Amino acid sequence: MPDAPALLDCIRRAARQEQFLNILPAGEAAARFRAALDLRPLPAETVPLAAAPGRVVAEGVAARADAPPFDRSSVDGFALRAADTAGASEAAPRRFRLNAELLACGTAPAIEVAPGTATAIATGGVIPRGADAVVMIEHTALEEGPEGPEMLLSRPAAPGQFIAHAGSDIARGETLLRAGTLVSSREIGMLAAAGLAEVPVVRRPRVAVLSTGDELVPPGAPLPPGGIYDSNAAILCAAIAEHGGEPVPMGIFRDEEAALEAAVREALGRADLVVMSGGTSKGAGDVSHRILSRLGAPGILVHGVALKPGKPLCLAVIGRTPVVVLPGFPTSAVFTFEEFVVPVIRALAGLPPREETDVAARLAVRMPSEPGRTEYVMVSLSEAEDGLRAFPLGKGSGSVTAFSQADGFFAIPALDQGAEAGAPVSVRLIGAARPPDLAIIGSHCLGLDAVLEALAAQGIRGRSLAVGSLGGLAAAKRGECDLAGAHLLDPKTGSYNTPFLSPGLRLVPGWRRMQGVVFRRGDPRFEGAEGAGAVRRAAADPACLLVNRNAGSGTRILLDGLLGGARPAGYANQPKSHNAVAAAVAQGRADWGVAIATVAEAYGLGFLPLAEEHYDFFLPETRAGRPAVQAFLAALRAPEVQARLVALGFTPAG
Ligand SMILES: Nc1nc2c(c(=O)[nH]1)N[C@H]1C(S)=C(S)[C@@H](COP(=O)(O)OP(=O)(O)OC[C@H]3O[C@@H](n4cnc5c(N)ncnc54)[C@H](O)[C@@H]3O)O[C@H]1N2
Ligand code: MOO
Repeated sequence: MPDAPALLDCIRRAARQEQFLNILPAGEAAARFRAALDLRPLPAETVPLAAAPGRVVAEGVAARADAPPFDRSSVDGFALRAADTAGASEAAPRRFRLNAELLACGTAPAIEVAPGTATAIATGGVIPRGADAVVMIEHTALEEGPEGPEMLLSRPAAPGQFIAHAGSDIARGETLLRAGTLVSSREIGMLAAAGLAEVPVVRRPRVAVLSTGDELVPPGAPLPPGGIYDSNAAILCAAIAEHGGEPVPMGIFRDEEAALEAAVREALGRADLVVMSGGTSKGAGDVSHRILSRLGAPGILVHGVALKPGKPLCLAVIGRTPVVVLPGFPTSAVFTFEEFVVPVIRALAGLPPREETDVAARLAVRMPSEPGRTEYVMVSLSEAEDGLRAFPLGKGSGSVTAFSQADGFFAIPALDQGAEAGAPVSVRLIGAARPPDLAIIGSHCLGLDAVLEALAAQGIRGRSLAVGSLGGLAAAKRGECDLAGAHLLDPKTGSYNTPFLSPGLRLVPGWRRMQGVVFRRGDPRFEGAEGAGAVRRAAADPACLLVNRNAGSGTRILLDGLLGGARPAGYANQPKSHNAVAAAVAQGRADWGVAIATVAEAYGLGFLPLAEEHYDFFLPETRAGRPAVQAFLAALRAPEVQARLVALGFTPAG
């Protein structure tokens, strides 16, 4: 343990200092960065056809051969001279002497088709010299004539009939692909038909990815206390590939200057673009910033953008190589990557700017915003009677799911203090977003996944958006969702959900889940005790630390009832989920709390049952007839779904 002055010094050095003195509006930051870059596509490289899909054609590709390479028959029949067929009919067939060859595919003709003769030819066969038409075998008959086999034709033929001429599909020298074309299987077929085994494509920009942070652990490895899985590198590498780049994962680096500097130098030598994440806003830990400022001109161009998420973004150019330090928070990292880095990767890869789609929606709930930065709010879209509703995901920059699960985002201008409920917003879609077939809003329960999985197997895309039971009820009343999952306990009646029904809403019984006291196994204060008694004793013990729940949650109402006005140690610690309660107890930040049995089990905690909580669904009458809702109701009662719910520790209702 350091002494007090040393500790204070350490805190001061580790603290984030406000170092974004020249914080720039996002547009200006992007313009300054782009102006310092050479954004022309990288030079060409030649790749075999098999490696070409997804690549961008670097220069026009001309056909080396005609397709078809020769005049060829497009039917099975006989090659002949059209002039000889004039007047042929069923009643008066024309007679042809057959030449002594059969032109199968790949056979070079040896005999010229003279007037009054015909040569048998297969589909794809080479048209022989002298012939100018082909007749179908169906319109002919064969006979043995005095001088050999003969063919009788019952229909006249026009010149050129059933002949595909050389070069009619692809003409030698013709430009098949122009520079900038994105190669897909369709282009590959053309190139192969024209005799090309390889194609010149734009070299993929190599993008080095470095994660910095003492806490980071690669996915797959065990997580030590305080550890965080490095999700940024994974999402960034995948996004780089999606936008035509070649990710070069460099790994995780501790906030240690010498090692990180060596890694950045190596990255500069190997890559066309270097992307780092983390540690951009720390004081002492702000190693990346210090390293970049001494690696060469022009150096750091932007450090700090009036953007949320993304304030600490740092944009630099070393020599000719762009180097970007993204904020460590996953949503901030990927959002700034999409806005500032993706355009650069696409330009170097020769790809056109990404197509953007904006849709009009109304904001479902008020969204406060701190003025000073343009705030981008990740939203989930749901279809209401009169158009789309945008529900803020409300998870913040530190969340990894906010960006990954959002349908899109809208902006709150820097000078505004927020956006009102019902305000029209323009939502920029992320990926191939489309509203789900079934929108469930409210309190999320693990059991819901069992029902949604059964629907997914039927091709129905359901989505659950966690906004809490009351948020779900409000959305259901406004007709903005198909179902609202809730476990609302009415303290007066002691019953769940039914007292909250209002006209236009129906209650669909879901399942019950046992709530109880959670504690670390082996804790003698709880082991073997009865629930309500254990609560009374724990509440009276100042050394026994509680982790409470947020006001308004059913669990909180239950606990307050049991405490009867007592305020045990830890009462002010009020996280919003069963999982947070279980984690706090499992990791020793608290000694007890109230959570559901399934969660207690998942965290390996001891459990003393208290009461059953009802998890049901509010269904707006206006939505009841929708096929996806009907499918949900059926799935809820399906034996296999009920069995799955039981296996998860829930008791299906009804
Ligand atoms: N007192 C202040 N605190 C913070 C400020 C501020 O201005 N004053 N800015 C906040 C903002 S805004 C952001 S954004 C974050 C960004 O911080 P850093 O870029 O310095 O990132 P870290 O501190 O290294 O990490 C933040 C957070 O993200 C996690 N992280 C980091 N790298 C990864 C990764 N590769 N994969 C997954 N998660 C990662 C890290 O563990 C931290 O939890 O700072 C605010 N604070
Ligand atoms: O800029 Mo930070 O990304 O707001 O959270």
